[in-house]
Amino acid sequence: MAGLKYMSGFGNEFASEDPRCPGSLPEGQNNPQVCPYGLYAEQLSGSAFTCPRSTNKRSWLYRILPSVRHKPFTPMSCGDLTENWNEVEPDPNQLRWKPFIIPKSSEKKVDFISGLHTVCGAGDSKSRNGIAIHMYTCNTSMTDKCFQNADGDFLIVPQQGEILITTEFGKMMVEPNEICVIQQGMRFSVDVFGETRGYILEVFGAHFELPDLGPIGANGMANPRDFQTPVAWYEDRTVATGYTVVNKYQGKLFSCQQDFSPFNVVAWHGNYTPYKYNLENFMVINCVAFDHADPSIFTVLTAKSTRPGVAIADFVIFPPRWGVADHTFRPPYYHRNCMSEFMGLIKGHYEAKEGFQPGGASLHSIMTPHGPDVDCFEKNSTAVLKPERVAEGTMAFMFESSFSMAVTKWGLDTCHRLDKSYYKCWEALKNHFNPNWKPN
Ligand SMILES: O=C(O)Cc1cc(O)ccc1O
Ligand SMILES: [Fe+2]
Repeated sequence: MAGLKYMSGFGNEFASEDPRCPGSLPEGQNNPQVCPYGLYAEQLSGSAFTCPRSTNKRSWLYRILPSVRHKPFTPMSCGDLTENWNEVEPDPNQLRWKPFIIPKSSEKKVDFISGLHTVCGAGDSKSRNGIAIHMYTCNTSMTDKCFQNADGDFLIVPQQGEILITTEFGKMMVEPNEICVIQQGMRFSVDVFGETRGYILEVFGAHFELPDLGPIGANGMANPRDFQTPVAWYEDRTVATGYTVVNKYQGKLFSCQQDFSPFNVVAWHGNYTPYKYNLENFMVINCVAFDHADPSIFTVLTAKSTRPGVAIADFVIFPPRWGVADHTFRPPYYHRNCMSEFMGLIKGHYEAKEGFQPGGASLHSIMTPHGPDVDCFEKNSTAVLKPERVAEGTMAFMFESSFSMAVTKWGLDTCHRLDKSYYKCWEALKNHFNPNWKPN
């Protein structure tokens, strides 16, 4: 939607009033006896009250009616959304999925919620530690319906079709090659404009942060000013037929009815907000001499665990860049990792693999060997090493997690998108060993 405004910065103390109601944000206090314009004050806490200042997150919402005015929650169908990591036997194989199917709206109307499918995950929303990876495939906007995730934060990566997200904090338009984060508990509704697909990284029990920059210095990678937070927008809309609030709670969906739109926040302030980021703004740091640097240099956001340097999950991208390394095999190396690597492709072509398609995915589980396919290896072992554009027009990404993820029944079976011949891309790797080799 043209003309949407955003505020710049990551995790700032923001303040925003819908311009239709000047002075709606109380001055000098959070809880006036009577709020301006007869609004209700409601705090949304994103951290324990007692978290240190550096991690303390909360926002104050000034709204026409408080969220508590609703009928009781009752269970509803979860479709392919699950937090059951024991549906199928563990599978340590390299897994690759062809592009996930988007339902045709002429056949079935599917909105963002009914279009959620869990692919893999681990841990537990109850103990507040773990992750889930979902695909969303949908063709219809949510009407008189919003979603809140009590379990964790959603990092949403649109792959096809822009999504207009109306939140309690205002509206965000998020296009493919942008990402957004809707943090725990924030209510939102998704409008789509055709066949729509994307990836979701859900994290239980931690929020996303910008990675530390260490010796890189004060600037670079994802710069804080490029994160965008919506401005306050409200509607004072009675919905006599019922407005549905869907709540993901302990891995299951519940819904309740109320007779008004939840997007009734006239003003808000705080540092707990939804936000979006355009991946084009990522300032790429990479090798300018020799060797292949680890992909942690491409980390956009990290959800830290309590173990120093170990992420619950990192969001890592493989953006267009120059490859200039001398006397180096430039593509990704062969490896086995103590972390799980789930990859997706927003557009273009990933340098290390044929057959990895936009809208598809791969999972290389903990200690499962993987690396370039045979063509990539042969070509890059003999290539003349000139400076070269890498990944032009492409955006691959990785959700890298310290959790050992289980794949769901949908992911392994009922999505019918698993590429059973994936392992063959390495079968023709030749033995080049020459026991008589001499340095020249
Ligand atoms: O497996 C992958 O393709 C992701 C990846 C990329 C890279 O450049 C180095 C290591 C790595 O795991
Ligand atoms: Fe890898």
